[in-house]
Amino acid sequence: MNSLFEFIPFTENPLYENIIADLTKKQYSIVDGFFTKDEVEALRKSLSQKYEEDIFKKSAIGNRTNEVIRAKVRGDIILWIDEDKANSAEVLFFNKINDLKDYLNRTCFLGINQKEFHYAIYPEGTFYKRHLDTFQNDDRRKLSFVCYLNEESWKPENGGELVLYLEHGEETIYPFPGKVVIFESQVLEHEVKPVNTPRLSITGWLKTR
Ligand SMILES: O=C(O)CCC(=O)C(=O)O
Ligand SMILES: [Fe+2]
Repeated sequence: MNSLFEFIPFTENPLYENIIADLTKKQYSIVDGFFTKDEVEALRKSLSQKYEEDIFKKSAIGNRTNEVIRAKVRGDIILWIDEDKANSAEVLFFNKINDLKDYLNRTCFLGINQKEFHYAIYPEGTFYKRHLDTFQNDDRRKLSFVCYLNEESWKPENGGELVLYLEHGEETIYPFPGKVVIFESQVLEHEVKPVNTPRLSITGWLKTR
């Protein structure tokens, strides 16, 4: 019997191929301008609206951790995004994510069949200490995905760099708008350095069941 794949037209996507090559070689990939200026602006507006509605929550670092311990580890506030109730900006966001996910599944057989994404705001003075994204008892997380929604005027001095701890050295990444960072959740420890200006993003995970 023929494989089902043979009947689905397949066009190679150079951007996705680059991401795959990066992930294979160094377990992470950085894409400037993964989201356009307009997309970032729409998503930032959506984030601000929800922030005004006061529905963001303090992030967690596991079950039963107390507030003092939590604040020493991470200070961001988050809001999970429900794809079924996505607004127009979020629909565009998920279209791109799903396209990438389908491509990865077709070319790398990653078996990603779940995902979860949340908005994150790092208020002034907050950070996220060095960690592995699977520490929250979630070994189904395969790829971490961070997308920055900061203003166009974002400057390196604002802080909030993402530092990836690699086998040999570190990679420091500035959270410029539209940039996306993808890395292997089970392998790469990372940290968000203290911010001195509110820092906006969407973070998520592509998961296996
Ligand atoms: O915002 C970032 O650059 C990384 C966030 C992060 O590490 C996380 O939410 O687990
Ligand atoms: Fe993380």
